[in-house]
Amino acid sequence: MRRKLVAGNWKMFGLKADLPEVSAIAAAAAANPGVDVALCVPFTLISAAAKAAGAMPVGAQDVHASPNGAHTGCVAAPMLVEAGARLAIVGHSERRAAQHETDAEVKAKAEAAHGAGLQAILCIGETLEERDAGRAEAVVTAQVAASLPDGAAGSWLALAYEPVWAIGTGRTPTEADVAAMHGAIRAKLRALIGAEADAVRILYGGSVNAGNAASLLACADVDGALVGGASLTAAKFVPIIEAAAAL
Ligand SMILES: O=C(CO)COP(=O)(O)O
Repeated sequence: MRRKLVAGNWKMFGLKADLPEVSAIAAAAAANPGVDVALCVPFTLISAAAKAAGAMPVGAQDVHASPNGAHTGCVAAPMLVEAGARLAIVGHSERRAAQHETDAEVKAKAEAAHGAGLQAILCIGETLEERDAGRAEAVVTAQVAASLPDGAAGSWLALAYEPVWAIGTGRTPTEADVAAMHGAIRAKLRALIGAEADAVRILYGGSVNAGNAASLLACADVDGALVGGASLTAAKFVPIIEAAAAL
């Protein structure tokens, strides 16, 4: 039985003035021990957020594939560990689009995270154009095959299915579409890594909020949520944690 993981992605939001939100979210995480909760914040906030979060894991939103080197502006996995991070998001669609990250780069980033002892949340998802063309499952399962890190076996890795058209739009797929996609991802994982696939959590992300969390989290093969906008405040995020705990 996979434990549910509810992870927040603060994207490019968050200053030290927001640390009370981290503390309040961490308190809710402690009060709901049946669910794993994590918060991925900007690099600049990791150290302070990790202190404010207590036992709740804090993570980054990207990591470089190399442990060090001449890569101006980039941050390596050992640096994240030193700052207090325990996980990293890799391959978010915003980075795949704006930074042109490829599946091969995403795979290398996940492996670098794992090598440094970080958990990884690896994002995949189709565009609206791809869904409208009937290619959503083909696109997403191809992303899984091409970006799955070596050593994927085990609970250090989570995949996050985030349809690009559902991110920040208030639109979500139907429950049937979510279940179908998560089933297809699980089947692909089994084909690639056999029974070890059952340890890998598959999160849903894209416009998750207090109103839709319970029904999305109840879909077959949905092992948690990756939450953007609704993770920025405890008032919005805690009900999602509680919805996961109530399942
Ligand atoms: O991109 C997301 C999380 O990584 C989802 O963002 P929203 O929850 O704001 O739609």
